[in-house]
Amino acid sequence: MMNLTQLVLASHNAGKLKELQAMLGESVQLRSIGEFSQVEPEETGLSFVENAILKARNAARISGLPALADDSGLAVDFLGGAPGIYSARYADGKGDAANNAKLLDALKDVPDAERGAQFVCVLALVRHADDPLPILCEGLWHGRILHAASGEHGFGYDPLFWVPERNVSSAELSPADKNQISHRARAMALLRQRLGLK
Ligand SMILES: O=P(O)(O)OP(=O)(O)OP(=O)(O)OC[C@H]1O[C@@H](n2cnc3c(O)ncnc32)[C@H](O)[C@@H]1O
Ligand SMILES: [Mg+2]
Repeated sequence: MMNLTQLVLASHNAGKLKELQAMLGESVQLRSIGEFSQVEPEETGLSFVENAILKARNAARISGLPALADDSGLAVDFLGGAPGIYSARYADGKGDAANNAKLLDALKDVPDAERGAQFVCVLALVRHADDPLPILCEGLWHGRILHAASGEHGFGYDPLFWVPERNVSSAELSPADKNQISHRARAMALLRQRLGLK
């Protein structure tokens, strides 16, 4: 179908690269778009799908290789689904710690029952920059926002995301455990099926 020994990951996020490479195993080597360019495309889409396709096309154009993009984020029920597609930019680009502090502040005094949230991941794979039929796979992970950060693993909002099925924060899960059950793991399981990878 396509030469998957040379797949470029359209992401500048080292946490995603690590997780996606671990999920893919040795069957496919992911090369970082950082090898080709440090310029990040503007994420102008209104949905995870649009942004994932936009990032994948951009990476394919720059690298000349098939490209995989991951657009993901955290949708908090009490905030009407925010920060959603704006998760990375929630605190105006000041980074993970500032994003987490802003989220805790926005949910100050909100009781547990109203702190539901889901991580969302959309993976988009294009064979080339103008591919008319991108492969799209989605994964959701339901949880709740904690009242304080906990755990050292993972990245982004992981220290604030309580995982009901394990009774820990997602930053307290080992990388291997997170990669079994996360939004990204679910999307990747679908992608592997679509690609016929075992
Ligand atoms: O766009 P690229 O270059 O891939 O990197 P990014 O970090 O900007 O990625 P997104 O635009 O998809 O934004 C995703 C946001 O959601 C957060 N996020 C996504 N998956 C996560 C996970 O598994 N654990 C914690 N936070 C996550 C992440 O920290 C970002 O703030
Ligand atoms: Mg981004």
